[in-house]
Amino acid sequence: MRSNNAALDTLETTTFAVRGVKVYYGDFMALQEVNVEIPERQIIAFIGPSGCGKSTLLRCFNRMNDLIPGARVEGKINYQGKNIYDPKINPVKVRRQIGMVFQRPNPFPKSIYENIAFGPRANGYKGNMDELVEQSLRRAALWDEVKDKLKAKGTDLSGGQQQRLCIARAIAMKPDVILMDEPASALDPISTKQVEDLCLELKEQYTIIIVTHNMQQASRISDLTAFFNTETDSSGKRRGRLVEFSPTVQIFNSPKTEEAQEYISGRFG
Ligand SMILES: Nc1ncnc2c1ncn2[C@@H]1O[C@H](COP(=O)(O)OP(=O)(O)OP(=O)(O)O)[C@@H](O)[C@H]1O
Repeated sequence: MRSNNAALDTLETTTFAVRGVKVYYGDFMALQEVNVEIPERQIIAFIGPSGCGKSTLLRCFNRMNDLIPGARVEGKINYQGKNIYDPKINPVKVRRQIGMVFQRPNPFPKSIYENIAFGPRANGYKGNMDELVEQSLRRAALWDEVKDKLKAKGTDLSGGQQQRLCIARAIAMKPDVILMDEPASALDPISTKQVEDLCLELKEQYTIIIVTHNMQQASRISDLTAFFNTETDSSGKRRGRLVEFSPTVQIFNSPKTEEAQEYISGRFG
């Protein structure tokens, strides 16, 4: 995939090298073989019609599929020079380094402070916790709104604030990568813009992979876009496929594939 894209070939640093990854749920192959390189400190959007495997591939990057009964991942994903699917790798450690933010904000039913402090403390963090909490909330552009009520429950915040709290919680674990599965789909336009602005700021430091159904969002914030589609297998089941991975400007203006062209112009999906 990478070799047929000159723009990607010029990028020097890779966060993930995906090699021959296929994902099954039971005996159903949900995602056909994927080979792709995800560059460092960029925003990568995953787009495509429902059921094409966007979330399935996203979950491969921090081994979240391991938690789904019957899910099986074949192939390798190299991250920091190691295959995260090597049997010697502890998936819990992988999840600590590679944060995830979900579609519905899911703060813990604890104080705002504890939402941030809980993970690092459980992880043996020895630094100044107050500073870490403040720093993480500042990075997530939430500090000014919550600094006077850190003891209030995270679940009492607005939806948009809860989502930024979840991003702050992920940041507090000092990840390199943040995976986001439709992080703004449950939010109003103002909160959506705040999350988008936040992503743009965070990419200075993190690699961000975001699944989105919102094409404008993908074109507004991402550097590279992966377009997925479904195709019907011999038994009539629809399985997902990565069709095109290109710079976002290219995929939205002159995609290489007709499928991407049709999807982006709204002719299907
Ligand atoms: N836990 C699961 N068990 C069985 N099949 C699953 C599971 N999760 C996803 N699938 C199947 O895998 C395929 C890909 O699903 P996935 O959720 O990754 O697609 P998606 O592109 O993220 O879809 P959407 O945009 O609707 O969220 C679909 O056929 C789906 O039904």
